[in-house]
Amino acid sequence: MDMSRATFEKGPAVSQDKTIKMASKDVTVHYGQKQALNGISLDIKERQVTALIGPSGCGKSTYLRCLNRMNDTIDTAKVDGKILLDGENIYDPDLDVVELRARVGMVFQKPNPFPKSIWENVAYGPKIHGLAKNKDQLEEIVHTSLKRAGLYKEVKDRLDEPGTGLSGGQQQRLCIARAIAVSPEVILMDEPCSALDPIATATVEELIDELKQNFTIVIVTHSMQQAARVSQVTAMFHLGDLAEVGATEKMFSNPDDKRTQDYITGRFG
Ligand SMILES: Nc1ncnc2c1ncn2[C@@H]1O[C@H](COP(=O)(O)OP(=O)(O)OP(=O)(O)O)[C@@H](O)[C@H]1O
Repeated sequence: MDMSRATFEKGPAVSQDKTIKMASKDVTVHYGQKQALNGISLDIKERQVTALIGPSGCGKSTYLRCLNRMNDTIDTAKVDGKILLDGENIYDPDLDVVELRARVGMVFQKPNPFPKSIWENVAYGPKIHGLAKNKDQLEEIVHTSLKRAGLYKEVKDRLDEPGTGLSGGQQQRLCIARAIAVSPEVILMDEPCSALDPIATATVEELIDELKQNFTIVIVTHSMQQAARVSQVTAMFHLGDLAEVGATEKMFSNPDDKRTQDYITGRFG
């Protein structure tokens, strides 16, 4: 295991010419007989936030789950096409899925800390992935991850208390700290603020904005205001198709596709 990943030594914060971190080519998903995605080709650029928007049931979460093979956990799901991470096919049968999910982490809609202490929640991933050589290094990863998730100050005196005892917004930042602790390259977020109040949402949105300096982020959101606030690129899904993808500013001011126009003006969704 590369220890530099454990100590967050990353390259330059934001590059001008963004390289493609993940590429999807003609990705199709079926649940049994039902087709949920119809050949999605989409490039995810590094170190920026890509928002996935579109009406309910259009396939946003299904697509997100393809990016770290979470659809493998759904018996009826069948994924075809190619998804590349740094040019490598993540559906290669030889690929270690546990390692993939450390590189492409996930934060869910409902904060889901383990029923363990705050410290254990963050230390668990680095421990199972062998990212720390000793106790001090593990301690360092836990503290750094909590700091980067903007939670450290609030919890530093009660790291041994249960993670489930925190407020909803704190729990979600704990889940983000837990995701960060294994030094992922990509973080997938499935409506991460939908269970949070407006103040906790604003805190998490600020955090997402900071995290993009070091991580590639893909976020599913129902809130167009949120997509506009946090993302640089927006992809609009509609009935299993990728209707349009482009710079967020353009997508919300002057979209090319009628489906995007109708969605952002509230005509459906
Ligand atoms: N586990 C599953 N089994 C069967 N069908 C599923 C499953 N998950 C999703 N689907 C179907 O696939 C389609 C896409 O669903 P998906 O949840 O990806 O859409 P979404 O855009 O994320 O929706 P929402 O915004 O409501 O969360 C829908 O028709 C949905 O009913």
